[in-house]
Amino acid sequence: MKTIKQENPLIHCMTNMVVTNFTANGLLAIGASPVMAYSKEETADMASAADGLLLNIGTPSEAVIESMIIAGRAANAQGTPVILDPVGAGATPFRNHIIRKILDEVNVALIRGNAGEIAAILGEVGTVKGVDAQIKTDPIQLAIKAAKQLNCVIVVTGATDVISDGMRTVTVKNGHPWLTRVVGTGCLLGGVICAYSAVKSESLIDAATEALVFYGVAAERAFTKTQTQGIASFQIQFINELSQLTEDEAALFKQVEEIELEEKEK
Ligand SMILES: Nc1ncnc2c1ncn2[C@@H]1O[C@H](COP(=O)(O)OP(=O)(O)O)[C@@H](O)[C@H]1O
Ligand SMILES: Cc1ncsc1CCOP(=O)(O)O
Ligand SMILES: [Mg+2]
Repeated sequence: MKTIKQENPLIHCMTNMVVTNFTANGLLAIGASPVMAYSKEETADMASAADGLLLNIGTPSEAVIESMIIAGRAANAQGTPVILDPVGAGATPFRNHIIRKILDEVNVALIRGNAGEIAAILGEVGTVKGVDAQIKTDPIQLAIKAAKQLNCVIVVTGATDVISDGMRTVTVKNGHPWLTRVVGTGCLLGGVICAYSAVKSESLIDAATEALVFYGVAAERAFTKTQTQGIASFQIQFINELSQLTEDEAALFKQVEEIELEEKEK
């Protein structure tokens, strides 16, 4: 967080039309510099200038996906981390096709999704309704399996968040259920993880873990201050907390665990 505030990383967000403003404000709040750019005429240039690239397929079209692949390749050429949020994976065949295409053509460093979306990428059916998870599976086993199969860092979010690269696995229990009652909190989280990855690219697991702790503690504080008012106030207060919470304060409340697996499970 301190480094984000010092370095002010430029985060090229190719995200969905539901969450664009919320994502830009959330990234500004933590000290990053968001930019949204979608036209294929400019996405390679913007991604080349950026410190992180977020590909979020929430409201997809053929044209935007083509632009995302152009941006992704440009980011890869610079060694810039590419984060994929596979919103609604499994909800329609088109989304499954898009995700496959992105993963085939772009070197994605980290995928962040809810359990249903990550399970859908692995080929499970009936795990997603619209953009919401419909399964109660063990997120630890899911994250490990996905990381091994997809060969990148996986973040499965939910009541317990799991981060895995297939070898090392960490859980984060910070957060609040009200995050699920405000649209775009998963999508903004993808952007926040992208900002952390931009300044800590040597360990994406550590970058994502720190991002999830900070995000979760900000939500806990926002709930404490707005629980008598309701979720609209929570949404606003959450942005306030993202801008005011310090790394040291967040660390006091962190609920992080390294998962030790039996040798045979590795
Ligand atoms: N039951 C819960 N309790 C606490 N935090 C949660 C809960 N469910 C989700 N979160 C948090 O909400 C954020 C968005 O995650 P999630 O709802 O899984 O994403 P999406 O909006 O893409 O479905 C994450 O920070 C996650 O930790
Ligand atoms: C409702 C909706 N429909 C298409 S994208 C989108 C936003 C999903 O955002 P999140 O998964 O972060 O709640
Ligand atoms: Mg989502």
